[in-house]
Amino acid sequence: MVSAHEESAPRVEPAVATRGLVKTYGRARVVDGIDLLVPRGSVYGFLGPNGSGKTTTIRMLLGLVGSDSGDIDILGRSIPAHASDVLSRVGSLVEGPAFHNHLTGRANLRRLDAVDDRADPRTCRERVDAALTRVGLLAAADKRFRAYSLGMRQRLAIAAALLAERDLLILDEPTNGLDPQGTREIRHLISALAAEGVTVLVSSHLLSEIEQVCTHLGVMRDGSLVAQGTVGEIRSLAPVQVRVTTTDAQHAARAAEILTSAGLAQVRDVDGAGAGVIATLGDARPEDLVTALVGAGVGVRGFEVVPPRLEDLFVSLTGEGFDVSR
Ligand SMILES: Nc1ncnc2c1ncn2[C@@H]1O[C@H](COP(=O)(O)OP(=O)(O)OP(=O)(O)O)[C@@H](O)[C@H]1O
Repeated sequence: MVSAHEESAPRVEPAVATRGLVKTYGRARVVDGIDLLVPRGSVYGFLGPNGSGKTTTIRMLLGLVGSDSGDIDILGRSIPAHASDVLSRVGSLVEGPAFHNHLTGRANLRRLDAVDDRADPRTCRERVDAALTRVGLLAAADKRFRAYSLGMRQRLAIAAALLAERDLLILDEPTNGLDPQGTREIRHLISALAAEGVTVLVSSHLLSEIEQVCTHLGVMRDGSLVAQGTVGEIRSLAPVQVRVTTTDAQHAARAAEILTSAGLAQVRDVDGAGAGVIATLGDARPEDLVTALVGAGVGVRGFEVVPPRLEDLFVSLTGEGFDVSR
């Protein structure tokens, strides 16, 4: 695993820590020995393509499904042994609560609050209104659920997770199926909760949807955690590239040969247009490459060192098919 945590691990006990966590279904190891580390106060983006094992991991964290082996600590207590104490401080959105279409948002939350034996019925109204306020739904609280947009439905589900005081919120793909506006609403909500001190673990198969709000990232591929660290640490793992724009396709082909012989990896056409090449810089020095290109008579129109992009790293970590942006 590419890990940047070891050197900078916070001294406070993490919100979530797993060691060697494994889950198999039949012969498939859908979670294959992962060491998750979600620091307190972080917004941890749990990323990976569909089917990479995110939901299964989250279900194990919440005690909804047992692991085959490995340890889980949530807020410093081991799961499932201490599930009943510790999970009351954890709000989650996994399958989403069953809301009734004909009831208002407020009435739906009151129903859910009423079935929580830890909740004092005398303070139900305050709790429900506080949760609606936190997710920005107070003004729409008396609309029926059926009239809510998808984004409002997701926010109501998060409000349900916030009816009790929470130290940790675990959200499984909260932006799935939302339009850009709904996605923005969820991002703002996550930022606001983080500002209040709630640790948030949020999964997504789309880097672009959660990258802006995350302080930390963990990347899953085929059941393994292939990278984990702060966003800055992960970004520093991304490859620096060079882009050479040439006068025509023939010169681009010559540029590709020169970059390849200089030891650059992933040399390829720029957008398939044939008038330039892009490659991973690696240990090569840009000034040497410029000298080599010009010395070989390549018609160079532009030479650019492209800063590391998280998207490129995710493509290389997770392989084809990881939809990193839209
Ligand atoms: N109850 C189950 N029985 C058998 N296989 C399962 C079960 N639950 C999940 N799987 C398989 O485990 C693998 C990981 O699924 P999981 O839902 O954890 O991935 P994911 O990263 O959350 O993807 P998605 O975003 O699509 O839910 C998939 O191949 C899935 O088919």
